[in-house]
Amino acid sequence: MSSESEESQSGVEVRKAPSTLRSDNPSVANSALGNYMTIESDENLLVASASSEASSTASQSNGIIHTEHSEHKPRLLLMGLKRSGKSSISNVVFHKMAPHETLFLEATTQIKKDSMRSFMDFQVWDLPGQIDYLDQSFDADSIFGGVGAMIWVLDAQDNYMEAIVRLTETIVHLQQSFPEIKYSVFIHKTDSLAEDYREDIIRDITQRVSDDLFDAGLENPPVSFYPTSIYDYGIFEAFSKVIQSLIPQLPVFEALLNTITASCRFEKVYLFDVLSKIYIASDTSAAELATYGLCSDYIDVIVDLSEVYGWERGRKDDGSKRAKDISKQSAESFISNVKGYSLYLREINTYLALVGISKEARFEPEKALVDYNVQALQKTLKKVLRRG
Ligand SMILES: Nc1nc2c(ncn2[C@@H]2O[C@H](COP(=O)(O)OP(=O)(O)OP(=O)(O)O)[C@@H](O)[C@H]2O)c(=O)[nH]1
Repeated sequence: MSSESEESQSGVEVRKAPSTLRSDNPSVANSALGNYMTIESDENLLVASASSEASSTASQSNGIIHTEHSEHKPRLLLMGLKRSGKSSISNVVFHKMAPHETLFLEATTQIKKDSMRSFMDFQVWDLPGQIDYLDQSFDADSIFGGVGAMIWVLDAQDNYMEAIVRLTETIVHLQQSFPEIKYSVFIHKTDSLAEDYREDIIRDITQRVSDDLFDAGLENPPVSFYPTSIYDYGIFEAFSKVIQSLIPQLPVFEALLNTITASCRFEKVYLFDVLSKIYIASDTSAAELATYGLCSDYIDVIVDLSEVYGWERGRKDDGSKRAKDISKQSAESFISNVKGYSLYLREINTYLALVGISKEARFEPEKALVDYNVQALQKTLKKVLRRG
């Protein structure tokens, strides 16, 4: 979570037409280049073998080498059978990889740990599909201890029976020792399912998993299901929901966004993590994927423009280039009549932006009122984030 001083230095600024977004914060600068998820260390990976020699050092356990840095961040696991799409999801969502490039990804052989520096620091671990993590010789604590959410990626275009068996075994096993973990099942690769059968397959998988868990004695397991594909916005929507499940202040954010939706006559309001395009909260009205897509594209355009126009270059004393913050005001942008929608964006802090969308054309005088309300909201959100 960014501190107050970071916020005031961020200098991220967007002004309306043409919108620009500026930053003198190096992390934001890198981020805008699609570089804000860091693979913590290639050496700090699990040597994916139960017979690993790695247990010999104090800081290692079954091959996982813990860094101080990694210990304290909420962790999110990506699990599932091999080739189900885990690495593709991680690369598309956090590294801005184009979906078709995932065709060339090699099989993961070690746990890949990605650290996300954003409104909330957390880690995403991509676990190789070929390993049985329930094997007694694994030190489960080192993998599952401290995990906030586990995402099971299930390839819906494959024969999914084995995946369902492995998934339910895993949940039943982990529930005993790690009851705090929340589970999400990504019913993945839905793009390659025939339109006529898509809903049936999604329903079938959901039903089978729920039945199997019930039969195993778990009546209300904390499991959510999301149809996903890296070829549409579904994967961002699903990831947003998973991240939201880790945010304790979510109900407060939702209540605030409900208020702003009503007072500014928005159809929908999102609080976006600017660089991943994950939204950490929205108002509680029903969401449409198309609306999300429009808001997400809007952010992309703003970030791209900022890269081209948003920086006034200065020189440090040592002669190296630095970005110079021109205004300490919050970023804002407003656009009317895009596919029949009006869009409004305001930077909340270094990482977050509020985007509101309404179905009618909005005009300049009305914007003043929206500005006033959103600025009041921004102050409150900053307070909530600071306390978080
Ligand atoms: N059609 C389609 N293909 C996908 C999707 N997501 C991933 N794939 C493809 O699935 C294949 C396997 O993806 P990976 O991300 O390597 O799978 P993985 O689960 O990381 O595999 P392991 O490393 O073996 O555990 C690749 O060819 C991807 O292009 C999707 O949403 N739709």
